[in-house]
Amino acid sequence: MADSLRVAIGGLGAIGGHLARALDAGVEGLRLTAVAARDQDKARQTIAGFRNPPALVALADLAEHADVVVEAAPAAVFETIAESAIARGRIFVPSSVGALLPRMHLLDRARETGARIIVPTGALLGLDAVRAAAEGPVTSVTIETRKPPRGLEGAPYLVENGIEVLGLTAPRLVFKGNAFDAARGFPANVNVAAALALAGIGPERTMVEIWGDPGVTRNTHTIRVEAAAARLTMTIENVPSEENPRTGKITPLSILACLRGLTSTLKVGS
Ligand SMILES: NC(=O)C1=CN([C@@H]2O[C@H](COP(=O)(O)OP(=O)(O)OC[C@H]3O[C@@H](n4cnc5c(N)ncnc54)[C@H](OP(=O)(O)O)[C@@H]3O)[C@@H](O)[C@H]2O)C=CC1
Ligand SMILES: O=C([O-])CC(=O)C(=O)O
Repeated sequence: MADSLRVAIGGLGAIGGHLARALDAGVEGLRLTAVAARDQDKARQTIAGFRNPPALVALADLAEHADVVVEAAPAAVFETIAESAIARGRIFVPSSVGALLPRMHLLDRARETGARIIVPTGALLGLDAVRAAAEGPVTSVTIETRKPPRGLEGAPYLVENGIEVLGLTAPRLVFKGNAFDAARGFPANVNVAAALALAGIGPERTMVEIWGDPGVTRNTHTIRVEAAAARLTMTIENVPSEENPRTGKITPLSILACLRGLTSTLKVGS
């Protein structure tokens, strides 16, 4: 275990909580060394049952304790976690990928410090194929997101535009625009669109549709890519997590798979 990668997690909710438990249960080459959360008592209770309880620290101090810092907190505190991880030259793994789009200066800072920013596939699929296609000419990239109305409730764009989704009886297109504006208007909902944009042709050219759909029980994302080398159409239907219906259960699993890829001898997928 001595030369395993030390992992710190900011946030112990649907993503961070699951990931912390999985790491504590034992993952070769990785060990959980620190966590941060808002409710200290709740966090203490959570980690008290761990085999190897990590340190409970402030968000800005996570990077002192780890080689890899996973951000799994609301977008509002993204910067605190990201800046300290990057300043210390760590591997930074963001969940709130939408919050990275307006902060691309962090990449310049990472180049200075030697930090790496590794965006996990998260609640999406197929970013390996999108990245491959984007090595050649790409005509268009779109993503259509359908969520049960309660998974969209409270999004800033809906509030600002007086759009009520909870009473919907039929699917309604609540947003159409580029990934940059989608991430700003739906910071807790379209991290997948931000990740797609970064994998492919950027947030201005990646087009997003968001539907409130009372007919779906899963957070459903369909990607369409038209490229010189290939045409891609892919759909993922995510089971919402109990802790946070906006977040698909696959998300912490994707981050765990991403972390394993940092140390594993065999790595599958680009
Ligand atoms: N990339 C992707 O594909 C996906 C990304 N996401 C994004 O990932 C992020 C996390 O999602 P999720 O786990 O569902 O969120 P949750 O709301 O379930 O958990 C958030 C966690 O952050 C903690 N937190 C909140 N404020 C602070 C603070 N000021 N200081 C320290 N900790 C804080 C909370 O602490 P406490 O428990 O004490 O309140 C909680 O543990 C979100 O931004 C979400 O949009 C979600 C799904 C997919
Ligand atoms: O589908 C999910 O699980 C979450 C989601 O849309 C996102 O965060 O982008």
